[in-house]
Amino acid sequence: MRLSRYFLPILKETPREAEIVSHRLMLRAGMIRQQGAGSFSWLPLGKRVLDKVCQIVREEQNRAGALEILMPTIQSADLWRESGRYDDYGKEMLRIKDRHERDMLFGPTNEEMVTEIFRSYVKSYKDLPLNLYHIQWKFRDEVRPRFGVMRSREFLMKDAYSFDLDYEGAKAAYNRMFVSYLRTFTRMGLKAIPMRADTGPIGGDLSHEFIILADTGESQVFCDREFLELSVPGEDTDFANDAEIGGIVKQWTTPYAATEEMHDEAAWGALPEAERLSARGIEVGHIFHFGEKYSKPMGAKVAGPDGKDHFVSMGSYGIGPSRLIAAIIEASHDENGIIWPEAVAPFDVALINMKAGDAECDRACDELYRELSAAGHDVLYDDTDQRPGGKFASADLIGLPWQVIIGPRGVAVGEAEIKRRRSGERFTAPLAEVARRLS
Ligand SMILES: Nc1ncnc2c1ncn2[C@@H]1O[C@H](COS(=O)(=O)NC(=O)[C@@H](N)CS)[C@@H](O)[C@H]1O
Repeated sequence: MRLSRYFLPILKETPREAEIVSHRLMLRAGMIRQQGAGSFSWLPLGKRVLDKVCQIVREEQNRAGALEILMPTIQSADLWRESGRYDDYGKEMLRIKDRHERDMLFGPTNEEMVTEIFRSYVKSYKDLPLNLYHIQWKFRDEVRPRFGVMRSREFLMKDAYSFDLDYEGAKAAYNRMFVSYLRTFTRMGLKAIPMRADTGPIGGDLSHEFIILADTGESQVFCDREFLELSVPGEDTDFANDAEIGGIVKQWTTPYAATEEMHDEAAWGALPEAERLSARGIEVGHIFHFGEKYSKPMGAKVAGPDGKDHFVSMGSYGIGPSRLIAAIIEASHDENGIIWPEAVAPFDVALINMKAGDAECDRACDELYRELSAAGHDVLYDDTDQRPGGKFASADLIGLPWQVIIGPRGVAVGEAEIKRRRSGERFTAPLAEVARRLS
């Protein structure tokens, strides 16, 4: 992509309304634009990151056996009256009336709707287990939206819903999602720690939050340092093997870890001082088992092996892709800007022409652009007539993993300068070798 033809509204100064670094950097890097309280437009650079984050979430949900669907954002209140949540949900729910005066709402979550889909088609335990998920916008009228997309009112969520004959099946489904989450966050360069959590308006009796440790996190968390050493399940994890998956969950739920609401001072006190880690954290995922909480009032049941009807045992599993982008920046930035983990970077390479308009520099850049693209790199080519200092500052701000810098002196000897954004390491390479050196 040529920057001269892109739309990257970089801000020179720091927006004063931004309280935390991720909000500041997302605004300055031209990733988002606030449209109202807790409501944002995703501009081209931000949208590319959001799509990459969603693709990783999707791949790991699919690997765990979940099936992707897409449900509407606007829901009928009638469904929520069946579960009894229409009145309980409170002021966070955005309630709407259509032209026929029917009560509607902008969905904050989809347990009722997905249960309606399930009960309409599935009648036998032979069709279980089933896990349906979607990645869809939600609205929660937060009393105090803040920190940019970290706590917004309209936000993107991957929400998955599992259906099983009984608790044993539902726990196996819960474990598959648990392990899927460990993989998902790791692929984004994040260290997420699963913590026993409160179940809140979603309900149920078993729940874990996945927390990224970050100084600006809204949650106070407590955990055993052992988590920092645990290895994350690999691509060869067999999600069909309940025992293997259960073993991984046991390994990741044995050391102490709890959010403030669930903190147990006695258990914490029993830990050796050196093992205790108390920190602020950002909740990027939250999973719940809630059995028959929705299936019973909504009549979602299957015929069991005994020929009798059984209300299905359910769970729901959420990840916040839009919040995740802020969490990644909180966990990966420096004083010059964002440092994207390669898996979610909007582009791989910032190709910087220090002297746009100079025939030799232009020719070298055009050739490199073609070679790097042909080698599979996504290149953002700064072909603008901005002065070099401004180009370097912008490249550091938007945080692409690599910078390839072309200037008159280097071109004269057939060389480019390469900078690795994360480490700041710089080295020169012959133009013909650049594509190979970016690894
Ligand atoms: N106001 C918000 N802004 C941005 N992300 C949010 C917001 N509220 C929740 N999230 C994200 O959405 C995830 C799931 O939200 S939740 O309430 O915990 N869980 C549910 O809604 C369940 N239905 C899971 S399917 C959270 O872990 C968080 O990453």
